[in-house]
Amino acid sequence: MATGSPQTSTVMSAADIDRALTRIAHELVEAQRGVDELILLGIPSRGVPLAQALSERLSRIDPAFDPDSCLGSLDITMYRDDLGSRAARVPEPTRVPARGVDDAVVVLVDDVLYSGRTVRAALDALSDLGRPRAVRLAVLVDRGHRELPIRADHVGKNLPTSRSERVTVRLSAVDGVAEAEQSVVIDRAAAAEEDS
Ligand SMILES: O=P(O)(O)OC[C@H]1O[C@H](OP(=O)(O)OP(=O)(O)O)[C@H](O)[C@@H]1O
Ligand SMILES: O=c1cc[nH]c(=O)[nH]1
Repeated sequence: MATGSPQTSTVMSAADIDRALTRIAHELVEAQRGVDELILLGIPSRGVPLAQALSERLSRIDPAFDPDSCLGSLDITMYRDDLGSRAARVPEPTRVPARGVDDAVVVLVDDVLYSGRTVRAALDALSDLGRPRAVRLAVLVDRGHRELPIRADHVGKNLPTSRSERVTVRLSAVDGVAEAEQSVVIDRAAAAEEDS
């Protein structure tokens, strides 16, 4: 259900996000036929709490999944291809589980997939850490408009958008909203304002 002002609509509620994450956790277990060698790496900023939320669901589905040894984060700041044209940003921590990424099935987790350039940077950052057996991509929202040959394996919501729109994910851990107020919002005038 979409609600909000004429320019801004809520396209996922907290309950929608919750259901999508639960489905993705089940998809991961099914794709893997279990959780062996599975590692989740969240891409800051919002990929980190999303990876945490997925890890909690995975450990409930299969207690062999231990978030303490299978959950981490992967900062991509220094691997971006637009470092010179974006506002400077302080890198966030990269936390790799003690076992490392070699031979693991690494699931990169992010909130929005758009051009694909963040994921391209994440693949470069990951290759500096080791050689996973496989890499998968889980995102809460795929809004289209890829500029690189990258696709997600697990998607919470496919959201057709125009380039002039902006998709914003609001999570309690990053945005300070209550858990019940977590949401995905589309702003139809965002890019027009940024361009003016
Ligand atoms: O596919 P792309 O075109 O790379 O866009 C997707 C990325 O854009 C946002 O990150 P942003 O760089 O805005 O920083 P944030 O994680 O702090 O929101 C979002 O969190 C994704 O990581
Ligand atoms: O709409 C967009 C595009 C890139 N990244 C986002 O978080 N939202």
